[in-house]
Amino acid sequence: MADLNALLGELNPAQLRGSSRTHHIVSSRSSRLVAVQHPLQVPLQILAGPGSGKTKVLTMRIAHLITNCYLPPWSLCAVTFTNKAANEMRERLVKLIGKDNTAQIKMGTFHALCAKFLRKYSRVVGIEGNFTVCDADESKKIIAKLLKPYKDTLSNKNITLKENSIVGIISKVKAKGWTADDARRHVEERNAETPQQRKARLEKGKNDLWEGEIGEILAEIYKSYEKTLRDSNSLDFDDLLVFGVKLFAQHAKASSWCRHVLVDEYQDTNIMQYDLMKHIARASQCVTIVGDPDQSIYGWRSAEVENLAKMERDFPTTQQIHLEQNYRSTSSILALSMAIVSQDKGRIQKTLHTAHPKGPVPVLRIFPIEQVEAAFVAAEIKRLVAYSGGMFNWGDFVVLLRYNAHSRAIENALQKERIPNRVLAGQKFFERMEIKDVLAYLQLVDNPQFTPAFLRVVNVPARAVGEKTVHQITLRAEELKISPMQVVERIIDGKIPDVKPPVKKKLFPFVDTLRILRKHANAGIAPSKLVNAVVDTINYADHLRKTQPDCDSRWDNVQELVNFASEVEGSAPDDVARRMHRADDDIHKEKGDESEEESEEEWADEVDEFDGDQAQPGQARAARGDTPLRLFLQASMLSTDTETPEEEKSQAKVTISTCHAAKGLEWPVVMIPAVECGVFPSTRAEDTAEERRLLYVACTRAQSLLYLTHTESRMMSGEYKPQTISPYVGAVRTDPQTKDLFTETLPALPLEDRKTIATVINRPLPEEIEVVRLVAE
Ligand SMILES: Nc1ncnc2c1ncn2[C@@H]1O[C@H](COP(=O)(O)OP(=O)(O)OP(=O)(O)O)[C@@H](O)[C@H]1O
Repeated sequence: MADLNALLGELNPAQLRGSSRTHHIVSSRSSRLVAVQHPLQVPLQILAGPGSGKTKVLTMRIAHLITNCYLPPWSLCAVTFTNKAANEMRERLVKLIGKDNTAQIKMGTFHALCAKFLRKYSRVVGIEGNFTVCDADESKKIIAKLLKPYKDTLSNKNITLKENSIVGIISKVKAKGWTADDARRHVEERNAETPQQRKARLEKGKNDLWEGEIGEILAEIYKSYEKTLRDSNSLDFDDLLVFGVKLFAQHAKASSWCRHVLVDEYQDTNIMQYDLMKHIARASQCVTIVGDPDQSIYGWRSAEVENLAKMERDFPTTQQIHLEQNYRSTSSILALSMAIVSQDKGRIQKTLHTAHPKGPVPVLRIFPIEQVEAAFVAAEIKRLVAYSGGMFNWGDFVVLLRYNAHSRAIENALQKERIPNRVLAGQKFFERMEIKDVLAYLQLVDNPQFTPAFLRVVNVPARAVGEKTVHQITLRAEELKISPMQVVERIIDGKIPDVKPPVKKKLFPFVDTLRILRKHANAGIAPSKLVNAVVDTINYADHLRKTQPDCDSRWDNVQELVNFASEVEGSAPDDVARRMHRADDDIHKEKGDESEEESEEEWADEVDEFDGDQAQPGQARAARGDTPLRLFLQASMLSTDTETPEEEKSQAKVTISTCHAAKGLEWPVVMIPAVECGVFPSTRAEDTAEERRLLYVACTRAQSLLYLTHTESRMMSGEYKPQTISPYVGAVRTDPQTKDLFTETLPALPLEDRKTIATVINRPLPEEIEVVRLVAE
């Protein structure tokens, strides 16, 4: 175990400022050190700007709580915004407190933590432990089906209501904690308003989708959607939080193990996530949060920046510590970023400073149209690689966009210049067709009630099971109040005799495959082997070859899924890993069914060690939450990553990303095109302050060079439309005090600037001769 005190001593001292709230902290020591060692029983808000090393402070605090305050690692709950952040934190903690201690900490996203506890305490909230997590794509399909009967009514009234929007609308109210009944009541109340009341409300700008006929349709769809999910024994992403809150609020035992809750990226937590934090911390009242209100950019996902104030109300002894040292950027980048965000007079005032030198001044340039702007981006990237003497490589550049759609011109320009590039916020790995096909088989193995998976793969690969047959199976399922999967199993077993032999024949390979897989899964074999078993049994490679022109890359993705499964196996809790190894041994010894059953019995008695020593005998069987397959499916469904690990490794490419997806990341050079009205802020944005923060987040990703560009006109709906500069940037440019924070002159990168860049990005300074050679080339 590393010497924590020595590591804490290494932290750079920074200026400490008391909170503007009631509780002031005054100390002459480093604010980071104070934050790490803050008394554990006093709730703490660490408010820190970009690049201030928030993750490091949170990680050190966890290590401090375990090493110096002697809290058992299993009594800590650490919540991160993405799985990537959780993995990063895990890696750092392994170095500080060792692998065993780290593995015991309950760490992950709010969704993953809820899923884990809901598996264990499913019955407390009235669900089955083998529930399937229904992803956004499946939710959309369910809603599309439920929307069909209303299509005519809507089109007669000239109303466009797409399944995508409904998924978003329902998700938004779920995040607020509304049930389907709450939604219906709300619509009834709205519809009972007098015309005067309604007029008064609308005058206050309180337009509401949940009213009138649309409101009624939405409420009906919401209700049926919930029913469909429950019938399929599945929870969507919002349900994980809704049921999680229900569990922790009603069942004190579920959180009695917890002695401290730590939350990263607190500024983006929504109401449900706040409630979760509050309930999990119920026994101890010990909470540490880290966040930056200036980086709150997920209002459209119902994040609540007000949660800071809420915490101070619910945990009245809360104290605040501000970390104001930025370790990432040059001071000229920081000065410009601060000039942008400080235009918001309503924000919590905080300053940020850096020990880094000034460095090259950020560039602001205007171009006639987006193609010229994109060509500039590509040419400038090439020029910088040369003028830096090769200190920059392609992987050091990012182009940050407000809209995905703007990537086309940039991609074209980079391709023309033969600059390798990758799109960061592209299709998520787990949303790819081939991945979803394989996962659907495994979901069905784990939860035969999960109808979306059945519908996806009953005819994949093609088995001549047509839509008509599927429709009949679904009707029969509704009649018998069982799932379609159970219907086809009964057909094969001859328990539904009125089915024609050809239909039975077509369905046989499907049921047979599922049964073989189920047998393996029940024995607990490793998920990586199960994935291989799926693709072998259904001959998926052949199916891809026959149906997909890009079958090779799709097959590579399937292989990547096997790798992912192996990684999940590697991090499985001991009890699950033991079960997996036993299953593998059983396969090797070719034992019969009897011994498989025996191992399942044993495992059931071991599984309930999750919360230390508090499990009661006899609870084990009911609590058999985690299986290797379930852990794997859960990790897949709750993955927040957009890339395959393989893509992540190939760093030597210019990155094109949305500003949202760049959160938490950094690059030596950042270029932000289209800083124009209608883009920053977006025409669709409800909250313009949030749009300003988004631009601030984008600028603060830069370590050494920053470019903002805009155009005179841009193609929109097939026509060039005149553009004006974003007000956030325009305000900086026109203010005499801040106008010099930009320059039009491109950085010539003289030796002094190259030295600064080398320090900031921590690279060796290239020889002068190399610069001359590359520039000449
Ligand atoms: N004490 C330190 N000394 C030197 N460099 C540091 C220190 N702490 C963090 N850094 C570096 O500063 C950069 C920013 O750190 P990090 O990404 O953890 O900040 P953050 O607060 O999470 O930022 P953001 O909120 O913008 O995502 C990283 O390159 C990190 O390695």
